[in-house]
Amino acid sequence: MIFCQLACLDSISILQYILGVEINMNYLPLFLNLQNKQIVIIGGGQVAERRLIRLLPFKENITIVSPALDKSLRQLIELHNVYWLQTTCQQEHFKKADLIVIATNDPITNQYVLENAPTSAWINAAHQAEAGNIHFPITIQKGKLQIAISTGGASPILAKKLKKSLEAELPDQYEQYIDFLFEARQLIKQLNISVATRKQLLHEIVEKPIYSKKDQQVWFEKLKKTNVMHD
Ligand SMILES: C[C@@]1(CC(=O)O)c2cc3[nH]c(cc4nc(cc5[nH]c(cc(n2)[C@H]1CCC(=O)O)[C@@](C)(CC(=O)O)[C@@H]5CCC(=O)O)C(CC(=O)O)=C4CCC(=O)O)c(CCC(=O)O)c3CC(=O)O
Ligand SMILES: NC(=O)C1=CN([C@@H]2O[C@H](COP(=O)(O)OP(=O)(O)OC[C@H]3O[C@@H](n4cnc5c(N)ncnc54)[C@H](O)[C@@H]3O)[C@@H](O)[C@H]2O)C=CC1
Repeated sequence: MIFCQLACLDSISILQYILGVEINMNYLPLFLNLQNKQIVIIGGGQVAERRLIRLLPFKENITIVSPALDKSLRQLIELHNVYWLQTTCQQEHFKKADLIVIATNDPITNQYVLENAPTSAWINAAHQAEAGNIHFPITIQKGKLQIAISTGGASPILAKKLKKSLEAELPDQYEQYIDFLFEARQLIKQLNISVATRKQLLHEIVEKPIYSKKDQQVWFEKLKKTNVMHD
């Protein structure tokens, strides 16, 4: 009987039927500043630890709720002074949260949080991605450069593989080079030059990358000496 009903549906509808949740495949990639946002991580295992590592820049606003913590997570929270509520999760723990990470191994708790979370909260549901409204992408970071990869839950293993191959392609000096691009752009923006020259300079430093610190210094000197300021 079930197969008879499923045969008439497309693959997303079949998944919705099986999981019992509405699947919306529209996700917008964004880079968030979570300063002053309340973050609650529920659970104290490996997944909670992975999320905490990503959320550490906002550690002052994080509460971890879990009756127990894995050893490595315990060390991490001690090192960074992250607030830990040693208890099983109740609604009062997340009723004011802006971002909730559900990372327990208890299906009843996971469902309870989903049903009682504030409607305005962003939810990452580690047990069932579609039940939440944000996914954590895998990221590559080289200084100011951040690349986020997501397969939309299709295969975290593929995302990991892509990360490795992309990382291998980035030159070692990239972090330093991107700092150079940043400084060069700030300087170029201040120069009293035509829009066309500004554009040309900005393109030039990308098309002909200057990786060595010494050459970058020479480039800065040249830029200051040439009369472009009075273009
Ligand atoms: C949707 C997403 C949502 C989110 O959680 O934000 C999600 C969801 C789920 N993952 C599951 C399982 C696994 N996840 C990993 C690994 C990683 N998972 C990550 C991200 C994401 N995982 C988000 C989408 C990213 C994307 O699609 O590209 C990485 C990239 C980043 C990170 O987690 O930090 C991290 C890299 C590891 C690293 O860097 O070390 C492994 C492999 C491993 O551990 O090595 C397995 C086992 C193999 C397998 O099952 O495929 C399950 C089933 C859980 C269950 O069976 O109960 C769900 C739930 C579901 O699919 O509904
Ligand atoms: N998104 C992802 O990348 C992945 C997601 N998962 C899913 O994430 C969940 C967690 O995975 P792990 O961290 O490996 O599990 P784990 O078993 O290592 O940790 C579970 C934690 O939840 C805590 N917990 C249990 N009941 C609780 C309650 N009522 N309130 C608060 N905390 C409670 C436990 O104390 C424990 O610290 C699993 O359900 C699994 O399905 C698993 C692997 C990858």
